[in-house]
Amino acid sequence: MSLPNKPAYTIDAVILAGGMARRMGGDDKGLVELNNQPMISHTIARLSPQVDRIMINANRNQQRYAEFGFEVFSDNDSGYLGPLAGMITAMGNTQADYLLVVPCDSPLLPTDLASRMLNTLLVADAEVVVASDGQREQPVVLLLKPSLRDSMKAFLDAGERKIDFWYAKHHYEVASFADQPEAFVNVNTPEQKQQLAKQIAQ
Ligand SMILES: Nc1nc2c(ncn2[C@@H]2O[C@H](COP(=O)(O)OP(=O)(O)OP(=O)(O)O)[C@@H](O)[C@H]2O)c(=O)[nH]1
Ligand SMILES: [Mg+2]
Repeated sequence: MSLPNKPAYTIDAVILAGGMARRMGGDDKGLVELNNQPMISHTIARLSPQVDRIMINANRNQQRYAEFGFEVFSDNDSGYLGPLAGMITAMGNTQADYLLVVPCDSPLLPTDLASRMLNTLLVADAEVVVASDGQREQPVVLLLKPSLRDSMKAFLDAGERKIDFWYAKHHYEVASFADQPEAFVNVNTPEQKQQLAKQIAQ
């Protein structure tokens, strides 16, 4: 009797949509429309074939976010402490082997993001993998072990906020996506949104 072809590891993803989006004039960035679709739905479309479960982390408009059909939760600490606050809450909300973290404002993420990040992690037996576009690390595009939650909590409790300082404390590896740097285009301002909308429409 052959066993079902189950993947060896489970991966949940969290889409961080919990920021204040000041450069977007305070509009809720995940819900801002890019080519007639909320920005987060582009990210969802990229991620859904890649992971076991998607979670949305939002500190405003939770009911609107729930309409996408995934679990929505806000930061445990609602003081807008930055992306780590969303990550730590997601780490406590997953039973998966690995957690993939992405921002809500990168609508063109790689279609092989999860598999390449996991491969990098397994080959190096790392605890954290950060994506790179070939030039720079993308500090909110991470694959990590949920068991690192205690370490992240200690870091936050010590008043630290910078993600790259946190993952530098662990065995981390960089997964290079130098072959598709445009996949990490990040929409922070109305001008960047307009520019990308034009590009997509071409
Ligand atoms: N959960 C959570 N996510 C955050 C927080 N601050 C930023 N993020 C998320 O982290 C990612 C990267 O942050 P930025 O692109 O700087 O977003 P932002 O802070 O909303 O935007 P600005 O105010 O313009 O800097 C985005 O997906 C944000 O939603 C926070 O306090 N809590
Ligand atoms: Mg951003």
